[in-house]
Amino acid sequence: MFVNNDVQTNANDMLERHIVQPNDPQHPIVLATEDLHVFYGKSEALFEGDLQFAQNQITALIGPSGSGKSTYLRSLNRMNDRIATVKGRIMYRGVDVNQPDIDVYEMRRRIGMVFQRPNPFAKSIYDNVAFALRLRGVTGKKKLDELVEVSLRQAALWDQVKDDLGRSALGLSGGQAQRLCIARAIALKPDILLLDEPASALDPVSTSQLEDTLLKLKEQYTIIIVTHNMQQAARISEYTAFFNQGRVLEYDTTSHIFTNPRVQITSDYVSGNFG
Ligand SMILES: Nc1ncnc2c1ncn2[C@@H]1O[C@H](COP(=O)(O)OP(=O)(O)OP(=O)(O)O)[C@@H](O)[C@H]1O
Repeated sequence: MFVNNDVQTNANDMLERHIVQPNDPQHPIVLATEDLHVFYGKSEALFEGDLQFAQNQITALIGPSGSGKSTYLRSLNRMNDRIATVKGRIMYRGVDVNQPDIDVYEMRRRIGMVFQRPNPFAKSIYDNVAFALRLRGVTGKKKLDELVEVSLRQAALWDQVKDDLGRSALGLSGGQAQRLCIARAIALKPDILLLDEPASALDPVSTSQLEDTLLKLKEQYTIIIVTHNMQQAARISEYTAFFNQGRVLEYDTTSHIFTNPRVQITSDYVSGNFG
């Protein structure tokens, strides 16, 4: 169910925008940005990008290179803190996490991130997942074993690695390493998973496995994914936001964005005629 609550035309430059925020009681909003502006030095890389994210759904962020997708995504759990100035509110379950007194470490446990390139630690598969758990005080071997197994199972990697958890994670294939990074993120039991082009370094088979994994994970997590792959966005997401030049020009259900986009630039982009 959706409410068309914000169809507008920007008076400054007449760029058409069409923003339809999710409004489904079965999937309440868990995260939303309000009046978000991101600056690198004096350069404003993101404005007019306010989105709401529905629980246990996948939202895809698409748009041409340099349009602000990663800037937006990284702001959501304050990964931009050191390199950018982020103004505005980032409301996570009613709390503005873009406040100075927020425990960023704890916030990132709840809003976890998986990066574009798989970045396993130079440790065993087991220790990659157990590392952050130990840091958070989980020490008992039985408990650690259990959490490592559950995380690897959820990331659809358990069956491939269970017989040799002690081997180096650096020997995994790209797709396996990316699923290990997902296992590492979900070991901390986050609420929201942010993924920045997680399949860009993967072959088609690994990409397809990763997509299957994400579709299962959304039963437990809210997922926000940056992707350049239009088919991927269409296959796995319920909502899609189209970014262009630092602003979201269109946000709607994925089916609307791909079958009936309202904004011409979105239409051109998803049909491959632009960007
Ligand atoms: N660390 C940085 N310092 C300065 N400018 C940056 C930095 N990171 C990004 N930018 C600029 O901010 C704008 C948005 O970049 P961003 O990486 O968010 O776009 P994107 O849509 O994710 O692009 P891509 O699809 O290529 O990853 C671009 O103009 C980019 O050059």
